[in-house]
Amino acid sequence: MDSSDSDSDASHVSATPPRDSFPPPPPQPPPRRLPPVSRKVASPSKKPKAPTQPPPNPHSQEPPLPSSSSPPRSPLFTNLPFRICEPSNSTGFSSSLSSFSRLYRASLTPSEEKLKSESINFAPEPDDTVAIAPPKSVIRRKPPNLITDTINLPPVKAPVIRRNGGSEGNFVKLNLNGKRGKKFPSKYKGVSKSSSKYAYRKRYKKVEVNGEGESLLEEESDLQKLREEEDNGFVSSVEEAILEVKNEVSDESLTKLLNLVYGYDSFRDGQLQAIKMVIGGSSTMLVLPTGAGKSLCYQIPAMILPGITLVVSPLVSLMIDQLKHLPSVIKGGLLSSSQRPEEATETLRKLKEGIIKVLFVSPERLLNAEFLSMFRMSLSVSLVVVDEAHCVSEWSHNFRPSYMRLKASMLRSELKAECVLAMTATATTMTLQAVMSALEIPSTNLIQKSQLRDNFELSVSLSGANRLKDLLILMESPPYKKIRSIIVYCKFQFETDMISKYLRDNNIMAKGYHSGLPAKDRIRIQESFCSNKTRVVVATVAFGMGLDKGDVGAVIHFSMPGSLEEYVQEIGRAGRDGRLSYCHLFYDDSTYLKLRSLAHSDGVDEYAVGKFLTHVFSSETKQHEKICSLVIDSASQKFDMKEEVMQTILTHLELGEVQYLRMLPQLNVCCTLNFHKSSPNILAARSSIVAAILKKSQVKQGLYIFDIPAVASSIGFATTDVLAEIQTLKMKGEVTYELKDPAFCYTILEVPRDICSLSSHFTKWLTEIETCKVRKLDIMSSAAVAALNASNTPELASGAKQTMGLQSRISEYFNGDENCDTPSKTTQNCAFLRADIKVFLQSNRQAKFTPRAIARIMHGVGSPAFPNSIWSKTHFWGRYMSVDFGAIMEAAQTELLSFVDRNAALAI
Ligand SMILES: Nc1ncnc2c1ncn2[C@@H]1O[C@H](COP(=O)(O)OP(=O)(O)OP(=O)(O)O)[C@@H](O)[C@H]1O
Repeated sequence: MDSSDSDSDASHVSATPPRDSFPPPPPQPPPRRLPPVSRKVASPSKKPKAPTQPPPNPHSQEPPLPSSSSPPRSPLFTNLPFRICEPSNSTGFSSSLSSFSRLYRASLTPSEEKLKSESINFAPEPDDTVAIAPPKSVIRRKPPNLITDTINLPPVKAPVIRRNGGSEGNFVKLNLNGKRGKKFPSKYKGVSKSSSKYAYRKRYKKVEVNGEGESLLEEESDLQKLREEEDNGFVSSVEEAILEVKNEVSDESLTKLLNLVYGYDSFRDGQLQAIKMVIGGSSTMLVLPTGAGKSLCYQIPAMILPGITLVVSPLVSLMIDQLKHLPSVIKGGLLSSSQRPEEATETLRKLKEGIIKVLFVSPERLLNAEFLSMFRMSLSVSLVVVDEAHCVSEWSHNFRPSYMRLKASMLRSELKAECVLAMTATATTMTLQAVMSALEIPSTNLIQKSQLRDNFELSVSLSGANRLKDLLILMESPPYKKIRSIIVYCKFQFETDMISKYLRDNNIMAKGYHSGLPAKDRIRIQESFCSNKTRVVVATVAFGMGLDKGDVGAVIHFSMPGSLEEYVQEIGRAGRDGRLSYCHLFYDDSTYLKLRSLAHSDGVDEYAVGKFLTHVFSSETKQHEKICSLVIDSASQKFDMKEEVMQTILTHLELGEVQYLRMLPQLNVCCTLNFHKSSPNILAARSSIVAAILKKSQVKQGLYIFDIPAVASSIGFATTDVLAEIQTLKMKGEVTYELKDPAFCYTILEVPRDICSLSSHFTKWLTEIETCKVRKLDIMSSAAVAALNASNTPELASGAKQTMGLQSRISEYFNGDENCDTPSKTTQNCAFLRADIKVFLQSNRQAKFTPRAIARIMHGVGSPAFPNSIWSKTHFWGRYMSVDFGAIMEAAQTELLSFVDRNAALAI
């Protein structure tokens, strides 16, 4: 097992999507049996009823095991504290919502039936389930902020700035040309009045673009519709409604605007209050359930407020989605660090011309010096919206180091933004406090509604080796059998392919989705799901954020989520049309243990943090204003620290109480240059940058190899200047070049006086984050187990009991104390542990282990210095997943010390 195998929503401590598109298969099962874990909850009788003839399972659940025959490669040598220096002659390893429409438990009326079949295209309800009245008829709108099919989603790899134009970018074409490109206010002039609803419907007609189910608006016809719409006076009506709100911010004026622009008759719980506060300039924390309509709470203020509304979003795909869903009267744009320079330039131009009213921006971009200077000089920001605001807090399930940059003081000083709207669906009290404190939102300005909608039927069943079969049985039983749109969530990328194939083999139209798929495929799958061509999407957490498909009738968790936050987010994709939806979770101990082990993959030791900090502030890099770089791969191996952990520490060094350094954009620092036309010396005479390159290069076989930050620092230039120069030379045919070694770049502002206490501070902080992650998993597990146990009691129907049980656990968790003691299913010791560690050390004498490295191997978790590609071959790999990680570290420490002592004694 490797953490990279578990998919990511591009967040948590890792801001980076997993590297491996197709991760290695799961680890080889240990030959020795794990001590049995007690299953208080085991109740096979509670599993969904099996059909009379269960379909065959032609596929093994586990992919092929890694070969154990090949001799293990020598592990990486690092400067870790416990060095086993005796030369080895071993062969390696020892052996091988309350405002939502209430649910009406009644049959549909004939007119509702008609509406159902003609207008909204609901999924057919099974006869044997409760028929629910659909919510008020709302015409499904299509996005006016056109994003063409040339969109490239961000590359899967962590963004590294590539200036040579060769990289994949997010090319988002905005529908802001010609007539639509006029400034926001002037657009409404001189248009006659008429029925807005008519225009509204026409505006959103869909056009089939190609035969592959990609249904996008066509520029031409869209323009035509806009003209029609203007003829019909839609725009002038909106303009009037906006003026009315500006004159008097009342419930009536706002509802009128809502009705005109969105076609809704009333606001949902919390919306009106939030909109009024924001229009009044009060920073607000808004906690509404998934699908409750948070976006509207910044869109309406954006129409009213004079300046730009900046929306900070954690994922480019989320930004694209939100941009697509903006009403046509709000002109939107997008800036992200993975865009191509010309795309960013175009957006910036539109911003300067006042065309863009709502700008979606990544946190990295928001604090880019160029971006900030533009705002300082010519643009005014009325509102900063922090979407998925829980990412600001390290105590959330989705901490993003880059969100640490979002501090109220910074937003005020750099953007002159006085009003902040922070929005989330999933925040515990502790997370909320951290977010509100960072963004300086007064505690009186918290709008918090229930974290869970009330249209879910929640259930849990115990599963095990036959989970695939259990899934099939569930999907073939009512009500799932007749539900048209279903999402199945699993934890690992390889599972999405395996499960979707299994379902297809059993005649269920299913597709796999994970962040390792090419962007085009991901778009196609999402489109196919949204247009009901695909019934089931089997996905990792990468699918769903921002997905607003109203009629998803069920969400099934094939693997348990890592936290209640994740669970609430994922089930939140279901029932967004307000109808009853079904959410089932398959619980099994082995997934719980696997996830618990993975929760330790970001942990660090004080020793390693100290070494890392010493390196960051090492004597060669101490010089002020010098551009320093840290090549990610090699540093990661050297300190046995994941990239995301290093980034978290560096970001903290920049944004903590003392600003020790300034982070610069990441880039590939090693350049190999090949001169083709003029001689290098002639070019050097013309350009100081080329002269510096020649001075700082190593010449090998006619190629000039140099470090970009070193060249830039030597002449006081920015790294971007050096890149621009070599790019110009390339365009003139003078040179070709290759860049490699992605690196963190920074300049040192102050060297810490006491690295030891700083390391101890960071280690404590990171350990708390690690513990918090483990606790969140334990809480999720105990909520699922409690629901299972509840279903064993006879009084209420088990479905209702489970729903109520989970609902109350969720509410307690989000509103109470998440630090309470939660039982863990791990044990503190195991009879063979110490003996096995001893054998493991003896058979791997050449390696330098730390107690943490040993505990990771025993838990089957790879790390940069001990990758699973090598270490999964030992039969100790993952053998002690059921033993507490900390307990293994302690045992490993004792064994390492006695091993070192023994060897020292032998050497005398
Ligand atoms: N007042 C309203 N009446 C009816 N529908 C509404 C109302 N407000 C919003 N909606 C609709 O609810 C759906 C969900 O809205 P939105 O995407 O903003 O939810 P969200 O709170 O951001 O959810 P998530 O956190 O899951 O992204 C959208 O289709 C939106 O148009």
